[in-house]
This record gives sequence, structure tokens and C-alpha cells, in this order.
Amino acid sequence: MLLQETRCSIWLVDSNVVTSIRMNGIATTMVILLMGLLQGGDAELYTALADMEELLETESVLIDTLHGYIHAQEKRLATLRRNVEDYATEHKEASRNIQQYLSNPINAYLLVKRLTTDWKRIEELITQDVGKSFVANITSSRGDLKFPTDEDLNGAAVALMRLQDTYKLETAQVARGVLNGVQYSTGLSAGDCFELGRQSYNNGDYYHTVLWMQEAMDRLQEEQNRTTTTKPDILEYLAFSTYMQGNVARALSMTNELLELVPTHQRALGNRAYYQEEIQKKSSQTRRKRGEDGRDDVPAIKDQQFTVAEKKIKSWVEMTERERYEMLCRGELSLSPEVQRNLKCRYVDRGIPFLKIAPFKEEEAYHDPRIVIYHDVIYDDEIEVIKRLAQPRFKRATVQNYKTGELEIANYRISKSAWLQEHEHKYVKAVSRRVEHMTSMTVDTAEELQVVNYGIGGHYEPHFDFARREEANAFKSLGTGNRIATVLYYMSDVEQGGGTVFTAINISLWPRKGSAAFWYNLKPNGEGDYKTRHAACPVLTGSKWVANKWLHERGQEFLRPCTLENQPTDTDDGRY
Ligand SMILES: O=C(O)CCC(=O)C(=O)O
Ligand SMILES: [Fe+2]
Repeated sequence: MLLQETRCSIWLVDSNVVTSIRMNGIATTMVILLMGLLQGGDAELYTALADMEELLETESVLIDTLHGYIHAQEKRLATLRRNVEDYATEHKEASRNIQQYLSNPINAYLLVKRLTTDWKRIEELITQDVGKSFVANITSSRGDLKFPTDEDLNGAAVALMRLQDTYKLETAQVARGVLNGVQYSTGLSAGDCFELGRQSYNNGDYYHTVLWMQEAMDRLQEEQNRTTTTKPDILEYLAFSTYMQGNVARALSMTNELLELVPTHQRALGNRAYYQEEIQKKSSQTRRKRGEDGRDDVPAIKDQQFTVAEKKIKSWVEMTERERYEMLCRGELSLSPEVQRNLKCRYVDRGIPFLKIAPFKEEEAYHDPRIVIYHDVIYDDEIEVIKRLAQPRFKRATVQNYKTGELEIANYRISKSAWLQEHEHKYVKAVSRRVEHMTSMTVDTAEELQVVNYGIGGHYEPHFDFARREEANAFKSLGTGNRIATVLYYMSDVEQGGGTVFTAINISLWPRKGSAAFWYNLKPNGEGDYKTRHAACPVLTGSKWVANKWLHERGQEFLRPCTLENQPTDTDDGRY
């Protein structure tokens, strides 16, 4: 069980805001997440964890079928064994005194019978294809059973690589079933590692191919019954990927090792000649260069070390957004103590009678842009109903192509989602309308409730929720203007990973079942606030469920009066 930080321990009512206290480092136990309900869904099973539960159902049918097949085979073999034993006994009897045996007409008859009808029956037993009916059984129920496709296998492998990179997971640790120091499963065999390497290879990802083929090799040395893969197979992939990574000498030595094991390996023979030629070409080029300027153009080891050292001390402003995103996902960037001190937690009632009895718990996560978290604003029974309604309608989440305005699937957004309308269930309506109390805006012009479930490595890379000027067509058909604000309900805890991170202001929000994050995407003058750029980190372990409510500009004119001025652009820590 992992611990998750939450900063609020004391909640103060509205009137006490000025004197409210910020508390740091209070740990709350996160609940390990159980997967959602088992229902429909479309292709691309790996994109939502909830859909993958159906694969366990498929596996259970396969296990039953295999047990049935083995049982039938055992029965067949037992009959054959009995028959052969009978034959042997009679034969032994006959061999003792052949003439005497055959002089008995019954024996003579039985011998003939054994070699005619009895043998026919045995022949039938031997040639009988018990397997066919079992395979036919699975094939006929294929319509009901969900089978993953090769695309699913590839998607799941790519997701694992993404997790490995984002969370800096060591290959050997992952192979042992350890994720971020937590032991989860029994681990991977050499053959499993080989398959991961092969998937990476098929994607042209030679970096991960090398990592996983190397791991396959290490695992193979440890495995007692080395049957899950073979050394020559690993060496072949390893050598070529090492070459593609630019290390010809190493690729050559691996190919030589392969040829020692399989001297007639045709591809290896061809590759060896090619690598040798490459090495020769390179060394004559280097000789020529040295002759010209008297020095080697390979960077000195010292220079390389300097580059690495330089990387380590990069400030966050110098980092790429990708680097910041990954650090935020790992929880490695946090707000300065001065900024944290000014963020408050308070009870709010907004003068609404119902909230006077049960006020919202509002936690400030950032000031500019203002991002707040409301705790305990969606209840377990509401979550269960919403998940149950959404899952049969799940579709791979889409993104808008900003040139064409078309919705399409993209690898930078991997999840499944469904839209729910208020009239479908009183809970959908309640959850939608509650947003009005949180935001003091109307949801009359808001989009329907978007329910999202993230599968293995599911994520959504940095993006804006609002449409930028160049995306003029984005919400045209809705006729309600741009997305003025976002309310993001968290409908699950996430055991590891799955944070919502803001890459321009360096904050990470960690999903907590029952909470909701709220922020304005647009400044009061209607311009998009680029500081709201955010992302959903890949889910490392657990299943992540969220629901989006996007509010639009229309109808908010008197609720959030616009100004001609922009909001101030400086954050209170002066970093942006
Ligand atoms: O799932 C999250 O944490 C964020 C999702 C998000 O940004 C979106 O759906 O637009
Ligand atoms: Fe978003």
C-alpha cells in the first residue's frame, strides 16, 4: 500500500480565510484500486483497463477447454494402455506354446478377432482427433469471447516502454515484477522479455529492443529449462539493433558469437560481411581524417562526462517540456515553500443553503492560474452508476486535428471515454449540476459529462483544454464559444502514476477518489490561458477513472464578467 501526500489537515470556514493555515506532509493511505465492471467495449482492449477484465473471462474459458481436452486425451490413452496390456498378456500366453495355444479354436478365433475388429477400433482410437472438437468449440464461441489482437499486444508493449521511460524503471526490475520498488507479480521469463524486445523491434525502437533482448539473455542464463527462447534468436535481434544504435563493432562481435552457435546462419553470414565492411570503411575514413588534422573526431570521454554533468544541473526553465512533464509525473518537482505557504484550505458555502449544512472542502493548488481541488464532491454510489453507464459505450478517446478540425485517435492520448447526458440518470444530473455550485457558473452550455478510463500506460500528453485561435473550427458546431473552465472529477485513486500535471507552472495533482479539480482555461478577457497546459501521466499501477465537465463561455456573461484586461501573468513566485 502506498502513501499519498495531501496538504490539508485543517479546514477553515469562509470567514476564517485570512487566518487559515496551510499544513504540509500529511500522509493518507491510498486505496488500491479494483477494476471497473465487466461489460461491452470495442476493439483496442489495452486502452482501458476496465475492458481488459473481459480477457480474464476469455482466459478462463480457454483453461476449461484445455482441461477438457487433456481429460479426453488421458481417457483415450488409458483405453489404449488397457488394450495393449490385454494384447501383451494374450501374446505372452500364446508364445509359451504356440501350437497348443492355436489348437484351441477359441484362441484361434480370438487371435483373428484381435487383429481385425479389435485392431480397427484401436486404429480409430489412435487416429481420432479429439482436439478438433475442442478447437471448434472455442471457435464457435469466439463471437462472445474477447480476444486481444496483435495490435493490442503491440499497444501493451509500447505502454510498458512508456512507463519504463517516464518512471525511470530499470529493465531488470520490471522483469522481476518490481515497479518502483513494489513487488507485484512473479516476473517475466526470458521468452517474455524476448517478445517485448521483438515488439520494440517491429516498431523500429532499437533502444528498447537492446534493453529487452539483453534482459532476455540474462534471464536465459538463469532459467533451468531454457525453452522459452534461444540464445541464437536473441543474438540475432541484439546484434542488428546494436548496429542500428550505431555500435558496429559490438554488433559484429555478437554476430560472431551467433555464428559460433549456428555456423550456417544465412542472415548472420550476410550481416557479418556487411559489418566488417562498415568497420573497414570507418577506419579508413578516420585514418584519412587523422592525416588531415592530426586528431580523432570521436568526442573525448571527458567531453561526454561534461555533457552529462551539465544535464544534471539544468534548471527547470532550461528543461524541455517533456523533461518537466516526466519529472512532474514522478513527483520530483514541487512548489517552493513560500508559494505553498500562501495556498489555503477552506470550507466554502457560497451563501447556498445546502452548502451551509455540507460546505465544500476547497484546497488551493495554485494561484495564477487559480487551480482548486474540491474534496468529497462525488460519492461512491454516484461513481459506480456513472462507471456502469459509461463502460458499454467506451470508445478510444479522440483528439481534434487542429488543421482539419476532425476527431481522430492519437498515441498521445490513450484512454477510453464515453459521454453521458443528464437525463440518463439522476446521478449524472446531480454530478453535472454540482459543478454549478463549485464554479458559480452555469452548466446549461457545458458539454455532456465525459467519463474516461485509462488502461496500462494510459496517458494524455500536454495539451490545452481550450481551442486556440488557429483551431477556429474546434467548438463551432456547439455554438457556445470556447471552453471557459474545466472541472475534472477523480473517480478512483491510482496506486502509482496517473497524476494530472501542469507543465507551465510545475504542479502535480494526484487523483483522489471523490475529489475534483477546477480551473479557468480562459482569462477574463476570453483569451486562452497558456499557463493551464496540462497532461495526464501514464498510469503505472491501478486503474484511473475521471470525468470531465467542460464549461463554455456562453451564458457566463453575468456570472464571470469579462474584462478588457488580461489576468496578471506573473505568478506569485515570479517564476513564470
Ligand atoms: O486525466 C487527467 O488527469 C486529465 C485529463 C485531461 O486533461 C483531459 O481529459 O482533457
Ligand atoms: Fe485536459
